Amino acid sequence: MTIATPAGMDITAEIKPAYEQILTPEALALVAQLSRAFEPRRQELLAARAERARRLDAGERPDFLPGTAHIRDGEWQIAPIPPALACRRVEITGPVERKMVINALNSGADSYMTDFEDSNTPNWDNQITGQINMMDAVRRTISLEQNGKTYRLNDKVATLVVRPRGWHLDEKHVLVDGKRVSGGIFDFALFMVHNAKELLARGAGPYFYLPKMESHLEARLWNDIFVMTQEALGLPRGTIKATVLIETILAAFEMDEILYELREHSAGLNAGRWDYIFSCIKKFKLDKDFCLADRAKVTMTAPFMRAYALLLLKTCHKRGAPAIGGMSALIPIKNDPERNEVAMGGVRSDKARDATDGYDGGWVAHPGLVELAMTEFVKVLGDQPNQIGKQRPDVNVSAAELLDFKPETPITEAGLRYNINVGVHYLGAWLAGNGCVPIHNLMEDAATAEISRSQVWQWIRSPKGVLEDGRKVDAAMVRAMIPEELDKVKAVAPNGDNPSYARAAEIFEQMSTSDNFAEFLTLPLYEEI
Ligand SMILES: CC(=O)SCCNC(=O)CCNC(=O)[C@H](O)C(C)(C)COP(=O)(O)OP(=O)(O)OC[C@H]1O[C@@H](n2cnc3c(N)ncnc32)[C@H](O)[C@@H]1OP(=O)(O)O
Ligand SMILES: O=CC(=O)O
Ligand SMILES: [Mg+2]
Repeated sequence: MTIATPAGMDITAEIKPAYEQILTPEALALVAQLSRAFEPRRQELLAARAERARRLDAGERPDFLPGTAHIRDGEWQIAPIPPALACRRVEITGPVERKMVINALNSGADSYMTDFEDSNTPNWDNQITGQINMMDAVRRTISLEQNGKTYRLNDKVATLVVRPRGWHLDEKHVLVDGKRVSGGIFDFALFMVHNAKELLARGAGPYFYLPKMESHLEARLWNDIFVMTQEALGLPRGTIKATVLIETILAAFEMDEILYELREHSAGLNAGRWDYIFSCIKKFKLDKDFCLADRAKVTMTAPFMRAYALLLLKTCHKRGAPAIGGMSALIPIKNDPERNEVAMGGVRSDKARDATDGYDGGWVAHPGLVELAMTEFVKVLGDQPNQIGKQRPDVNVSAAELLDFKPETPITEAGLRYNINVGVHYLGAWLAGNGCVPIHNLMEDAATAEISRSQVWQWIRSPKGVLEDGRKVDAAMVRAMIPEELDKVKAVAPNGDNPSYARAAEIFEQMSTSDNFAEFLTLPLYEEI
């Protein structure tokens, strides 16, 4: 079907009848307004990222910014947190798929981050049906009949928080004045028009998670978008609240500045550990001295990860802002109680460490983890909704500590094969429309898969990319392993005969052996869907 679009806007994808409720004149007008106002700045900021990357490739090292020392040294706090966001001990996350939205809202978690980003393939149908799911969830009319089961919302549900796409992603099906719009602006604007007032009437508000930013100027762009949107919709300034994921190494040097830019709209920071590790690899991929060990060895207790986690916590609480912990990739293991108990122990200790450090809450990947994560936070918080009052003057993190990238060993054949296997499996699932999958009993999404594919790229090129048996990782070795790992993937993936896995193997080979490092794996993949 066709719909009326604002002057200068074209939609190139199929508009199914149900999509009309989302692609309304008011919603599309806001997309067009925000795109015209802010697309040039998004492009400038992306160009600034590329320029910074060139300098890092040439050997520059990041440091805290001299020009913003007054912000780091100043005494200021973010605006008060609304009651609906005061208690976030456990936040469940997941793609915007209808059944999962209902299950997550009912999971017993305090809040729920619904995800248009890392755990979602951003094909047109997922984006628009995701928005339909949001509209129905906010109005509490969402329901589903599947496999003989009826899904509907409980009386008490988690507070909804939405993660739009990052600045790097376009929405290629919507053009304004002939140019693709930003995926993030598209997701945000549609959600705001359809749900902001409804959420406020129900005692919450429009709450967001902002992914993958690299600087406070990128946060300023979001803040300006919030201000314009609130004006356009007649909402008081400061209505929107957003938690920023600190998930790039460069943002770790600008945490105060990011909170400051968003201070009217801030709901704190989150330690997005998986993209953070990926960002470290990406930004220092050409540094001959930098090479991380097998992915499984790079944990939250690695020195650079510990420094980042503690700095985030200290920074947030100093500014009256919530500090939310990231996600352990461990998920429940079915039909193997012993291994399941080990996995649950891993989640427990992850949450216990965050709670004891002073974090106000943390993410879980699966409803089966809510209760045990809650237990760990309640052990520390008691009946307090958060521990924002807990200051950490004992924490003093230097630039050198943020850049202390260890462990470097071991790098093993098993670790290399694991990365190839996960990369091919995840890319194949993503191309088939599923952006979050269990692989080897771990949650895998775009961020975790990025670590796998960027390690393979780097191990081929780094002089330190040597297996513990002495063999240098090279392109021929990786090329030989890819078909072997593809066979294994096809044997275990539920839709293993889908041609997307063979295509994924081709793309994985191209990405890991080509001299060019793809900025994000989702960029070439997006052109295929
Ligand atoms: C790095 C980052 O960005 S982290 C944030 C992004 N990642 C995520 O959000 C992870 C989301 N998690 C998931 O997608 C899934 O849990 C997976 C893919 C990891 C595992 O999926 P599965 O193996 O299919 O889970 P499993 O079979 O155990 O699911 C059991 C039930 O729980 C539901 N479920 C599982 N995870 C979730 C979730 N995160 N939210 C809501 N419901 C969920 C399933 O829908 C299923 O429901 P049903 O019994 O009504 O059919
Ligand atoms: O988005 C979260 C992450 O760890 O990446
Ligand atoms: Mg991420």
